[in-house]
Amino acid sequence: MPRIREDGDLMLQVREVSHSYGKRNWLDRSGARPPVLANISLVIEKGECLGLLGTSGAGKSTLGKIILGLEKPTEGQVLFQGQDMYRASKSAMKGLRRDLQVVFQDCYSAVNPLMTAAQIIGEPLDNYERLSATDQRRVVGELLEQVGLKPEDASKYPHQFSGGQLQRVNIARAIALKPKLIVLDESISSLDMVHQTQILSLLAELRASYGLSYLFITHDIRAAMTICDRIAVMDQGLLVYNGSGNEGIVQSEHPAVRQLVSSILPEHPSDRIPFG
Ligand SMILES: Nc1ncnc2c1ncn2[C@@H]1O[C@H](COP(=O)(O)OP(=O)(O)OP(=O)(O)O)[C@@H](O)[C@H]1O
Repeated sequence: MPRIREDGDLMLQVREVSHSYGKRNWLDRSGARPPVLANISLVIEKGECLGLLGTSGAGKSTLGKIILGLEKPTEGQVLFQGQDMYRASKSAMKGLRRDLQVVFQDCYSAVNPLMTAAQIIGEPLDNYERLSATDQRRVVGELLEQVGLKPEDASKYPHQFSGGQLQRVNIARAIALKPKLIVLDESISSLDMVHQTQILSLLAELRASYGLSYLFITHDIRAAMTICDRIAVMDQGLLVYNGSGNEGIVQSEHPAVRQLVSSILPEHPSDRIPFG
C-alpha cells in the first residue's frame, strides 16, 4: 500500500508560487514585467533529494532564491519546517536560516579571498554557536575531514585550493551548523568530471550521515538521476514534470523533458531519443 504522506514529513512546501521581477528603478516605465514563475507547487520531504532541472531562463534560480528567503514571491507561500518564511518573526527566521544553507556554483565568488578556510567555515559558527577558540579549531578540523580535506588546510586561502577543493570548503561551511536543507545551485557545474563525481559522492555520504534534504538545481540530468529521489522540470516559469525514480522522466512526453533526456548521449547514436 502506498505510504500516506503527513505534513510532518515535509521539509519544504512551495504553495502556488508566482513571481514577476519589479521595475529596475523609478525611471523604468516598462510597467509590470511578465511572470518568471507561474503557480509553482512542490514539496521536499525530510531526507529527500529533489532535482530541479530546466533550460536556461526556466526560472530555477529564481525559485531557489525564493526558497532561500532572498526574493519575496509576488504570490504564494513557502513553508519551511511548517513555518511561512515570509511571515515568520525575526527570531523564527534566524532559526530557519540556520537550518537552510546554500552552496553556489562559483566556488571562488562565494568566498572572501582574504579569509582562510578556517575563517570561511567558522563564519556560521561565529554567528550561531560562539565556541571557544579551541573548540572552534577542533570543529573546523572535523568539518574539513568530513569533506575530504585535511585539518592543516584550515590555514590556506581560497587561491591555494583547486576549484574542487574550494567547493569542498564551501560544503563544509554549509554543513557546519548541521542544517536540515541545503540548496545546491549548480554547485558542481563549474567542476571537471572527476571533481563532479567526487562531490556527488560526498553529497550522497553527507546526506546519509546527517539525514539532510537537498534541492539540487542543475542543467545536468545525468547528475540529477544519480543523486536525486525525485526530479522536477521547469520550462518558461512552469513546472512541467515532477516525478520520482528515473523511469518516469525517461518516459515523459513533454517536449522540454524530452529535450533534457535526449541530452544524455547513449553509446550508439541510433539509440538517441528524438524530441521536438
Ligand atoms: N534580478 C532579476 N531581474 C529581472 N529579471 C530577472 C532577474 N533574475 C532573473 N530574471 C529573469 O527571470 C527569468 C528566469 O531566470 P532564472 O535565473 O531564474 O532562470 P534559470 O532557470 O535559473 O536560468 P539559468 O539556468 O540560466 O541560471 C529569466 O528570464 C531572467 O532573465
